[in-house]
Amino acid sequence: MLCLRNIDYSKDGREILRAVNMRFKQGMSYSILGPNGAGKSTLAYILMGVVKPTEGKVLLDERDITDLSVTERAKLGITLLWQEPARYDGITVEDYLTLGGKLRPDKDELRRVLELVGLPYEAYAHRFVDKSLSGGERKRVELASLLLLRPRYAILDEPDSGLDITAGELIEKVLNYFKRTGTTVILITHHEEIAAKTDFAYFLCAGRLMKKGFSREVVEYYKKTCGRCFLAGMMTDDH
Ligand SMILES: Nc1ncnc2c1ncn2[C@@H]1O[C@H](COP(=O)(O)OP(=O)(O)OP(=O)(O)O)[C@@H](O)[C@H]1O
Repeated sequence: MLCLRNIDYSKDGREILRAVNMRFKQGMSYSILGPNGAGKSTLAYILMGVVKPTEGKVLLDERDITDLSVTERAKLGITLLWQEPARYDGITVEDYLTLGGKLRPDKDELRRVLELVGLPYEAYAHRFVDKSLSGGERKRVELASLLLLRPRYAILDEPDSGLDITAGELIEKVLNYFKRTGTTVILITHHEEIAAKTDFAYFLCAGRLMKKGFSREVVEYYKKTCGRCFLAGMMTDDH
């Protein structure tokens, strides 16, 4: 189990997260839902080791991993789908997906995963992972890479950003795939319809945890309160 225990984070004297506790059980899917500026990406970076909390701990199976680097955490199976996908000049989609990881997928699996993310093998396997692919296509390649890796924890930071109207359907397929591989998904979003697709959700507002529980319940609460709560008002004044 991956846990955030009493996480505080401040930057330049400004409090960004306060006393955040979260638990992510193996094989379950979770959303971290909240408005712009709530601190969701900062939490993802703390889970991944990009940002170190000011106070509190990150625990993996009771082991304190707060001081471990991104690479060390990746070796433990914690991975992140970045909001902005990377580009690799001169590398084809097929090479990128088959040469990098520990697991070498066979051609059938590669075809299946490319199909799943909406990039048919014939049309995309030999394209280059450079700026000739659109932002949405690169994001789909990154998703395919994460699916083939089968990590223990997949943190998806706004996986629907830059994707078209098929994003909801794609996220559902990704969640089903990860359910089968036993991967825990932590999905960062401010869209309630995306959050509703995971098993559980945490609602974050102005750096504080406001509600946790089954996704549908948390989403209902979010729709009723977000933008009208005292904390959201505070945050707007801040910006
Ligand atoms: N390096 C930084 N220096 C100063 N403030 C920062 C820094 N990084 C984040 N913040 C602030 O922390 C708050 C939380 O940012 P964060 O990106 O985590 O929010 P978010 O919930 O992911 O927002 P969004 O949905 O807009 O992506 C914001 O008010 C942001 O301006």
